[in-house]
Amino acid sequence: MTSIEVRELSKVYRRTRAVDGIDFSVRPGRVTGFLGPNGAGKSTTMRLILGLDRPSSGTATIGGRRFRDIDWPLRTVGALLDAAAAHSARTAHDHLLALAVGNRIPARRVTAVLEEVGLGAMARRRVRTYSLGMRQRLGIAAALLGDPPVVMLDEPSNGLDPEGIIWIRETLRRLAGEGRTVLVSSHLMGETAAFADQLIVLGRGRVLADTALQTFIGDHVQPRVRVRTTDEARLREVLAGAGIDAIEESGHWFIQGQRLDRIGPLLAGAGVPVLELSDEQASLEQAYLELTSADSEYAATTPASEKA
Ligand SMILES: Nc1ncnc2c1ncn2[C@@H]1O[C@H](COP(=O)(O)OP(=O)(O)OP(=O)(O)O)[C@@H](O)[C@H]1O
Repeated sequence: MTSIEVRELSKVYRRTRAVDGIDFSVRPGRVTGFLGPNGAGKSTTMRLILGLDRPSSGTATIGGRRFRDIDWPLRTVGALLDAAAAHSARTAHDHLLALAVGNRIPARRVTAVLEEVGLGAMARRRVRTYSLGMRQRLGIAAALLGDPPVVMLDEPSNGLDPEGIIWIRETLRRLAGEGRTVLVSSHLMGETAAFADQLIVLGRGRVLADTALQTFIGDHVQPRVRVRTTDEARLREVLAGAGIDAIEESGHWFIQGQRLDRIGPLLAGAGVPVLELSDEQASLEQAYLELTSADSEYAATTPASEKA
């Protein structure tokens, strides 16, 4: 099993501490979402893992080895960093074939991955004529060319139409289902919630959270129960008797900080007529905003590089 291990990793550019002593592991068989505001250090971390930049200190390894020590890197880790940058005069087929030959990957993989990402019919067109969505698919084809156990994608849903976004979501789920280690950065909270099992959240070059998606949401957003009743006076009376506050919004009553397993039996026991009763599902976006606003380091306006 091939994990990504990041240990005490730092990267200091001349004026900026982009990555500030971070530790995390990315495990196989799940999709790990990599979140953080602009400038948090996500791309820098990915570049350090991929050996595109040297750490100032600490290590990043894939399957226990630094990227530069891996013999045939494309067969170990496939990455998509900036799909929009591909403006090749080559056809998609020739572009991938050159990568395959350089990494001793059989040429038949080129046709296989182009089919896999839905570019089979466009394989002989020049890459510079591709739309952003097609380039994104080509970038993913390149990442999968060596059938790698580890896949890292930086903002793969960026600029895609709804069909493309769904395709990315399904592809990520499939890759994790095949037992691969999948690390995906994104700004799109709704999207990340749709594909991620695990989350690593960076803020100002540090790890703010490293936890399962559902745990992350539960840790940062209070639960809330929603009730609709034909007898609001009775509802208020029963809740007040139990010391519970509720607020009304367009015909529904919302009970902050409570769950169904307490409110349901309470209302049933008191004979309150209930038309609707549900736990409200908190969103990843709410949880993320709670975390980042609670983090004074992040909320501060002084860049990390200028701290005393
Ligand atoms: N080559 C570089 N030289 C100098 N500073 C850099 C360099 N690359 C990144 N930085 C700085 O490091 C910090 C982290 O940037 P990084 O691109 O890793 O963040 P990010 O989380 O990927 O942001 P985004 O979501 O905007 O892509 C930023 O302050 C950025 O300006």
